[in-house]
Amino acid sequence: MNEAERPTVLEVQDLVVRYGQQTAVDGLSFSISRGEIFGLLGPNGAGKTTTLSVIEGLRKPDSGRVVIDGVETLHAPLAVKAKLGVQLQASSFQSELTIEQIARLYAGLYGLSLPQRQIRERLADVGLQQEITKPFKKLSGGQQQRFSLMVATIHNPSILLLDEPTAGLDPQSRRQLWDRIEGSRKRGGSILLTTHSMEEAQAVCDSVAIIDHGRLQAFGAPKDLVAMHRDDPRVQAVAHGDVTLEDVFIGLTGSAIRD
Ligand SMILES: Nc1ncnc2c1ncn2[C@@H]1O[C@H](COP(=O)(O)OP(=O)(O)OP(=O)(O)O)[C@@H](O)[C@H]1O
Repeated sequence: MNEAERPTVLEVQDLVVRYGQQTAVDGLSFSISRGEIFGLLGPNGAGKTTTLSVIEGLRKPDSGRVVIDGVETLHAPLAVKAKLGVQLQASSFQSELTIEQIARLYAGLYGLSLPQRQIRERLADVGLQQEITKPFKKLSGGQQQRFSLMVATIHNPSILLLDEPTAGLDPQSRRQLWDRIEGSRKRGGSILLTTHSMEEAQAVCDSVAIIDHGRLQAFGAPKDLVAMHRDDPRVQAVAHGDVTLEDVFIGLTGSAIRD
């Protein structure tokens, strides 16, 4: 199947979200195809987390809509939740339980009764076969991160949402995580992630949206964005040598530090 024929998994249409007087997301639209790794990029305060919280159904937008696998989130919130994989923070897990118990608990929450053999296979997939009798709190940071990724995908979601998945990981754990993400894409999974590393986005994302002040600044494959904006004087002013996605990002969103 070539890229043009891939079905759309997630569509964000004219999304507007306000906090009181402040407009955090201001008419944002983008779409993600099946099997695509998509990066939602933007400086601090650009509106990424707010957009994710609407996609997850945690916040109602002031206007606009989100459609996942053809289903509008506001119309069928439960059906949509089953299509989404969301990586939980370590603090969300019951840290006294063994990881096998936690995995079974989450499978149950999605209405799956996975036999012990399958749960063990899933844990082995993320290299945790030696740890199945350990309580969550005894895992290392990298192991906890792998476990939470496994739990997020236990119900084979249509799209996996990852908010800064590599923040705080050492280079080895980060590489491993990308290998797993690539593996998931090869099996047809779609991923929406946020990252502040433009190098990472350029290396792993099929397409990215650069947003600022809640508005779309650029959308497309990293190499196409570089080609499209390399002669922009704002990009030229910040580039050193070959233009990178980071140069495009800083050129389009400005050099001022955000809080
Ligand atoms: N609960 C809230 N109440 C009021 N304002 C908020 C709230 N959450 C976010 N904001 C504001 O909305 C804007 C967008 O914030 P958001 O957290 O979505 O940005 P972000 O791109 O995820 O930033 P970061 O990279 O720092 O996580 C910011 O100006 C922020 O201060």
